Amino acid sequence: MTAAVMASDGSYDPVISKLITSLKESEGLSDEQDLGFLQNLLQSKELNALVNVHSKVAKINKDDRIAPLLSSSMQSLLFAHDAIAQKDFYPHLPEIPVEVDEDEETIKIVQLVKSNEPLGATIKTDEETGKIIIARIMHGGAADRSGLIHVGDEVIEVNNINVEGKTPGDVLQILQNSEGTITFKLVPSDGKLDQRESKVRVKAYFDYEPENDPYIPCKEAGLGFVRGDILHIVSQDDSYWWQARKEGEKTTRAGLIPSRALQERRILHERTAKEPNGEAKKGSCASICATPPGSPNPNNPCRGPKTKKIMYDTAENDDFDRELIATYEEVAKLYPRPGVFRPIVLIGAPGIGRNELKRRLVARDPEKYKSPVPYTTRSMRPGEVAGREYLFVTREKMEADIAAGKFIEYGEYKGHLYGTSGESVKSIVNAGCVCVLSPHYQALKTLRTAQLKPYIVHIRPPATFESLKQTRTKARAKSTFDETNSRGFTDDEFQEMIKSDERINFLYGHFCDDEILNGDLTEAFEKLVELAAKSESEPLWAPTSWVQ
Ligand SMILES: Nc1ncnc2c1ncn2[C@@H]1O[C@H](COP(=O)(O)OP(=O)(O)OP(=O)(O)O)[C@@H](O)[C@H]1O
Repeated sequence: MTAAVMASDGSYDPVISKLITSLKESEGLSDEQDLGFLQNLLQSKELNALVNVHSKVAKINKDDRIAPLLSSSMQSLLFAHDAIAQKDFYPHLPEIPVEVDEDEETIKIVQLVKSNEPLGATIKTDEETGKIIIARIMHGGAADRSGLIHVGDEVIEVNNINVEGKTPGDVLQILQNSEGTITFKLVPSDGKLDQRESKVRVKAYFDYEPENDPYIPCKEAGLGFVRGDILHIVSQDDSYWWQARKEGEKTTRAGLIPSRALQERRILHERTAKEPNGEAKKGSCASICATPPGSPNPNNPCRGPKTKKIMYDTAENDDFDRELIATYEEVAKLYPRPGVFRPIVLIGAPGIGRNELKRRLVARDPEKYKSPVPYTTRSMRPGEVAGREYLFVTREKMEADIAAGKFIEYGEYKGHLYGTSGESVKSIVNAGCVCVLSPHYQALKTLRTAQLKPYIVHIRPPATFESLKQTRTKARAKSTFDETNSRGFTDDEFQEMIKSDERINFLYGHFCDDEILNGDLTEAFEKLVELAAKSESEPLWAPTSWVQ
């Protein structure tokens, strides 16, 4: 189209006028609708405005008056853009000289500034090649955070000192003697091992002191802990040495701890060494019984018969327990469920005060805290009410139920069976109450299940023999070792309590969630109230299988 402009007075550009005229002349030749459409288009303001713009631009072009829009800076910018787009920004390197050995290994040089913080890596001599290699990188340590050193990297030089033929101890010496910056010359490992953190948490069942462990690869890299600590296992890559942090500790660097497999081996080794003829002692009892619960004393419905008269051998059962190898237990947080309370289980040495504390807790809020009524095969005595002191059953029925595993604890006393059924505990829990139990400590094996999820408290004697004797004497405590329950404890019985407590702690302490030193009775009870509230309201660590 040439310059056909609609004049400002509204007249059409001559070419458009011509087109409109020829359209009118062609009337009758075409479809009326098409003609109408074309006429409207040619006469429309929009088309005429466009024709107008086109004519003006064509005229300017003809006059050659359009100057280049790009300033020199704009041009530079566009050149830069093009260069980047074409990735034309690398330095131009000379061709590789022909004499370069293509087999030569890639070497990386890593510089780290020495500080008080350990490097967080261990080295070892590769058994096959004899070379010094990075054995492990501690999670969160300086080496790990640098992201430059990896497990399997070969160390060639440290601060320009060639380490070929040197021992890991020699290299450590070089590191210790160096000041300021430490420079490593390393041959990178082929594949970088996966260093992702695991989420596993374990409860430690033993104490560990790396400084006293002759086998730890690096004492400084070790993490000490005590039984009951919750450990976050960040790496189990090494089958002998795991990396862990203490749960809740701010420190970011992980430390080395013996793996479960290594610790189990050590325990077995220790036991074998202790046994005569070098053989580990076999467990001598397969079934686990417990003290008969229940009360022959109507004035104290919580009191059980005296442990002295129990018809089974406690020591044999303890041998069985000793065979269990306690290392770590995988744990997770167990959150409280509204209206469903964990049973509170008080264990401890006979006579230590479990029943006294249980009785006080139940008396404090009888609608909330309840103790299950025990079963017995003995006949009802005058003044007793079935279902209050005991649930009375025949021996046949009780034996059948014991065989069917329905009792969480049972025992025999003066020819009669006594026991607490799992069903009694469940019905208290299902009623929305807190079940409080004070069984014999060996009952823990049947009680500590995902189904019951007990919160276990170890009731322990005060720190000294004197304070144990003094508190009991002052309160005129009655000896539970005495059949008639009419005299105080003897010194031998106090000694027996302390010995028995140590044994329980050794065999079962790791199963306990908390402990109470039962010296001053008021303080011990206050602590129990506090722990009961904690078990009802706080998320607490429990075996992982209970949480799933
Ligand atoms: N802290 C304490 N101070 C003084 N006396 C206490 C204390 N704790 C418990 N007693 C008293 O010691 C005696 C034994 O306590 P309790 O019957 O509760 O022991 P137990 O652990 O249930 O033992 P068993 O299993 O042999 O029955 C009771 O007379 C009790 O009142």
